[in-house]
Order: sequence, then structure tokens, then C-alpha cells
Amino acid sequence: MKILTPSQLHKADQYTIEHQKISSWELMERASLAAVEKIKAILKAPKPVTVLAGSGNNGGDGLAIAFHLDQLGYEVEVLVLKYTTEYSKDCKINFDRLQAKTEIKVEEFTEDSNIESLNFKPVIIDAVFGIGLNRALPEFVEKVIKKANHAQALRIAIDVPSGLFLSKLTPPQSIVFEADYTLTFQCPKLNFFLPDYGNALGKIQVIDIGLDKSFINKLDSDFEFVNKKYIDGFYKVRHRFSHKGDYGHLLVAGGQYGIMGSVSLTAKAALKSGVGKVTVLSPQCGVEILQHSVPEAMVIPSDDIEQVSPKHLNFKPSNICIGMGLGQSKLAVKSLTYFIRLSKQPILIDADGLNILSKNKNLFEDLPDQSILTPHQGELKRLIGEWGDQYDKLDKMKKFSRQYNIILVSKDAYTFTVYDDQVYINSTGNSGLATAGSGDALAGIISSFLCQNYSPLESSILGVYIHGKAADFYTTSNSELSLTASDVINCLGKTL
Ligand SMILES: NC(=O)C1=CN([C@@H]2O[C@H](COP(=O)(O)OP(=O)(O)OC[C@H]3O[C@@H](n4cnc5c(N)ncnc54)[C@H](OP(=O)(O)O)[C@@H]3O)[C@@H](O)[C@H]2O)[C@H](O)CC1
Ligand SMILES: [K+]
Repeated sequence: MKILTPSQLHKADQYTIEHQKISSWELMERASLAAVEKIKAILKAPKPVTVLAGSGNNGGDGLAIAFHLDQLGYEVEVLVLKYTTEYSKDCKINFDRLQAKTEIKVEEFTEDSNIESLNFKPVIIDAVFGIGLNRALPEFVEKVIKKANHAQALRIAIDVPSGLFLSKLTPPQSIVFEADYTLTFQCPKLNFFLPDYGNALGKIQVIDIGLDKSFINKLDSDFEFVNKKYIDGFYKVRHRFSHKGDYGHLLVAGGQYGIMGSVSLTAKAALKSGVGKVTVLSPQCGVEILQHSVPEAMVIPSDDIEQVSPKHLNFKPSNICIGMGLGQSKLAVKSLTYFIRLSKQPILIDADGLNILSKNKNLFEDLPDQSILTPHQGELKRLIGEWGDQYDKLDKMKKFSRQYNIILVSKDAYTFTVYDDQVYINSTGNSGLATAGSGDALAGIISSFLCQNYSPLESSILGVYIHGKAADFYTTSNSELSLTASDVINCLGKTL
């Protein structure tokens, strides 16, 4: 799903209104009715609602939502935060409809109103500002939002949590509506996925409001929101008449004394993601451990008891995955160098392998094109250097990817897969993935898809998606904090 900017969305609005021969108010009504359906599903049964409405079109949505909830028997009150003298055209239509057709108490709140007297119902719907916010919130609006954030209420934002900027980063210390749910129209927006105010979004639900698809397809965007529809576009169905040779042979190189779990998780995750065969190059101390923990994997002992070492292989791996538990000793550097030079296919480098790369940038010259690096944020900093703000980080990641022709999987609350100028933002996963071994499993999953003839970019996008989806499956019946990397691996079979 393409991630569009506010100006692109406004253009798509206009094009749709002209080509579907509908009025802007009808488009607003369409969006609002769809939002009401989502609100009904979230609330499960009518609950008293306070709608905070602005005087623009986001406010117009709010007044339409108030009207339709009232028609459904909800107890609704409306607070209009009059931050402009005039209502937008469509907002005014909905304001008049409320007055004419309902008994709803509509209170206009301005900078002279008394904030102390303000109370909220158990559900607060934020329709104050949407994609049109373009300067700091008026102080009285800030006060209302701050009070709403402290209320004992379920908070639902319409389109954008008010106070969140979309065309620039929201300044620190800003007041932003802290939503439990954000019902956003047509597509998510880039700033939803940045750590600055990412927690203010709550659960994001995208509502397709039928903007003209042919027009949207022609729009340029560097950002793609990866959902199941996107994955279905390239996911391969397996055929009955196939054999394990069709699904590749992965070499996993890593582990050291006391950290054998890393490669064990990687090998297991690769096997549970469909690779045909896995061989682990393991320190001698880990051979028995691996033969017990991952009987499906073959094991080659390195020449060292406690560490991996360069080793002549008696087979040609389809792809190599290296770095987890590798350590950063001289022998580890030699091993990484050896396998980078040995590999003629894209190689996946994770964990200590990345830290060695950061200190030995000359190794990039030998790195096969479209190799995959899977840093967490600390490893990313060591690779691409310190960044200023989140937009600067995005630029640095794109530049790094272009400079070395590599795919960068930046693991975070929302994992960003970066290749050249394109950024793929993953839609699955949850906070439970912030746990030991989660990255080892991801490395195995991505490498497994590499061996199954997905392109390196597809392998990265698909691997990140599946990894998160497995975690989401686990947390449908378990808490996020109880998630372990082994749970992710055990739930891989439930994905797709
Ligand atoms: N295709 C869609 O996504 C649809 C979205 N809809 C809804 O429309 C809003 C966008 O409506 P818009 O009127 O463009 O913008 P807002 O409602 O967010 O803001 C209203 C105006 O307020 C002014 N503004 C901006 N910042 C401030 C501020 N800090 N203080 C005071 N006023 C401010 C600004 O106007 P200016 O002329 O003053 O610049 C805004 O335009 C979208 O989010 C959806 O909710 C449609 O309902 C359906 C299609
Ligand atoms: K809003």
C-alpha cells in the first residue's frame, strides 16, 4: 500500500470528486460512515461519546460521525474547538445537519471558554485536526487535548491524532492526542511509523474510502506499507511435485562457546520457513548441542573448539547467513572475511558480523551485490553513523544502501527494509519481539527465503512480514511480554 503525503491525498481527493462525479461532502460522508463501522466494531456496544471536532474537514468528519452515531442510538455530545472564524464548507453542512436533525448538545469552545468545566464521556473521538495541521496548535486546543489525554476514556483519532504533523517532524514536547485507535483514511502516513510520537497512534486501522486507484497508482512514493495484499503479490505457492533441492541449502555460520542458542534459533527458523536443507558451521563445542537442538540441520565442526573458523566446504550452499553469536575476535574477522569472499550469492550478515563490518569497511568491496544486513538500531548507528532526526536517518539509510548496493533491514518497532530509494514499512509484529534471539530467528527466516529463490529484496520484506505475523499469532492468546524467539519460530507455521 503506497504511503502518500497530505498534498498527494488532497490531489487524490480532488481527482476522485471530479471523476466519480461526487461532491466533497459525499466523499466526507463516505469516509465518516466507514469510520462509524470501525467505531462500532471497536466499542462492540453503544457507549457515551464525546466528539471533539475542529472547524475544518477533519471536524466535518467528526460532526458526520456524531450524527450517524446518534442515529444508531449512541449518547453523543459534541465539542467544537473553533480555531478558525469560519467553518469549512462541508463542516458547516454537517454542523447545520446536527442542529436541524438531532437533539445533540453542540458546544462551541474557544480560547475564552472555561477549560475547568470540561468533562468527557467514556469515549473521546478526536476530529480536531487531520492532514491539514500546518502550524503549532492554538493554546486552547492544546489544553483540551491535554485534558482529554488525562481523562479515563477510550480515545479514537480520526485520520490523524491531532497535534501530529505529517509534512514535517512533530517538534519535541508537542501535545498530541494519545489515541488507543487511529482510523486513518486511504493509507497510513509516514510519520505514524517514526518513534517521535509513534505511541500516540495506538492501533492503526486503515479505511479505504475509494479514492481513485488509477490516479493513486500514478503517484510516486518512496514508501510502501507492507500488508498481506502486498505480500500476496509475490508469495510463491509450493507444488506437490517438488523436492528439498528446490528449496535450497543454507549455510549458517556463527555461535561461540556459551552462545550456541543463536545459531540454533537461526537454523530452526530457516527450516520452519521452508528451506530445503541447513548446514551449520559451528565451533566444535557446539556440535553436540546443535545435533540435539536442531536434528534436521547438518553440522560442520570448525577448526576451533570455541569459535567459528574459515573452513573448506564439501558442498556449495545456495546462500550463507553469518554473524549471530560470531563474536568479534581476530578469528571471527577472518571467518567473516572468508565467507564474504567465498559467497558468490547475496549473503545475509547479522549481529556481530555487522559490528565487524562496521570496523572493517574494506569488506564491503567483496560483498556480493544485494547482500542483506539486518541491524538493530545500535548496530545501524555503528554502520551508517550517527543521525540527526528521523528524516536524516532515512536519508542516511537510503544513501548507505545505494553506496554499497545492499539491502538494509533496520529492526525497530516498525521494521524498515531499505533498498536504494525505496523504504518498505512492515505492518506486522508487536513489542513482544523486543526479546533475545528475535533477530537470530529473523536472520534464519530471511535467509531461508533467499534459498527459495526469492529476490534478496523480496526475501527481506517477506521474512520481516512473516516474523512479525508469527509474533502476532502468538499474542492473540498470550501476552506480548511472554513472547520468546522460540515462540516466534513455533508459530511460523500459522502464518500466510
Ligand atoms: N481523502 C481523504 O483523506 C479525506 C479526508 N477528509 C478529512 O479531511 C481532513 C483534512 O481536512 P482539512 O480541512 O484539509 O484539514 P484539517 O481539518 O486537518 O485542518 C483544518 C484547517 O485548519 C487550518 N489549520 C492548520 N493548522 C492549524 C493550526 N495549528 N491552528 C489553526 N488552524 C490550523 C488549516 O487551514 P489554513 O487555511 O489555516 O491553513 C487547515 O486546513 C482529513 O484529515 C480527513 O479527516 C475528508 O473528510 C474526506 C476525504
Ligand atoms: K484527528
